[in-house]
Amino acid sequence: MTARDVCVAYGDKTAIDHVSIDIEQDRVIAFIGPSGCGKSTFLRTLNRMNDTIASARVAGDIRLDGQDIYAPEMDVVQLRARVGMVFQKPNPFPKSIYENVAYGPRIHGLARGKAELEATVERSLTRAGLWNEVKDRLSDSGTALSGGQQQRLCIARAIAVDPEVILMDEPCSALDPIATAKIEELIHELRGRYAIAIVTHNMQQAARVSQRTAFFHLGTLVEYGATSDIFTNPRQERTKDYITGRYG
Ligand SMILES: Nc1ncnc2c1ncn2[C@@H]1O[C@H](COP(=O)(O)OP(=O)(O)OP(=O)(O)O)[C@@H](O)[C@H]1O
Repeated sequence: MTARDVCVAYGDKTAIDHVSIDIEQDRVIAFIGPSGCGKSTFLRTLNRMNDTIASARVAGDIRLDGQDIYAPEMDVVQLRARVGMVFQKPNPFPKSIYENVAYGPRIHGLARGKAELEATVERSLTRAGLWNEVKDRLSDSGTALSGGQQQRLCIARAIAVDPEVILMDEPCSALDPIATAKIEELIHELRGRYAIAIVTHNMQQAARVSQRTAFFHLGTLVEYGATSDIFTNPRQERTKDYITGRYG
């Protein structure tokens, strides 16, 4: 996925200013930067979640497999299946665990018949590291799971429609350290299959889970490169100040 010269404004206030970046296959990219620098805004441009905010205006060019995702003919429901999203607060549907995962493949016509749908649900829950914990209670409500399990359910729901990219907006900020470690492990396992972009405030987490890091400040992309370089040998003074905790 490629973004070129992306600008986002809320009314007359610029939130993202000419950002260009590649979201690469088989890699995790972490978006870091102080609060309000535009990380979430930029992440949301990648599957047009900003469409739901009336004052938001997006300019620039964002392509998925060469296709302009803001083109009038782009089907936004399809796009959000190809570019899935996991939010800060786990948000399972108030339905059964099974239905949470089966819903997407069913509405997108991705499973022919019950057996295929069941197989998709099992595969998605397995990939999300949740199958063993829920296989005997698939008809229980998704909202009855623990926070960490709910977040893995949301990841299973995103995976079920076979996305190319998964966007994660601070997916661990509502979780305890054990649930966080499980999500981080999961991100490692999913990396070979999907491109993953993750917004995080936690520098250690960015260093642990990502291979690429993008540092945002005041709506601009200050520096972008291999995570090991950004953390050990940043080229920009502002990046250095942020990662050494001088501000933010
Ligand atoms: N719906 C909105 N309407 C108006 N302004 C907004 C909206 N969402 C974000 N902003 C503004 O856009 C700027 C970037 O916000 P954004 O949430 O993208 O930053 P962030 O880096 O993700 O912050 P945080 O780390 O605190 O979540 C901020 O100045 C914010 O106040």
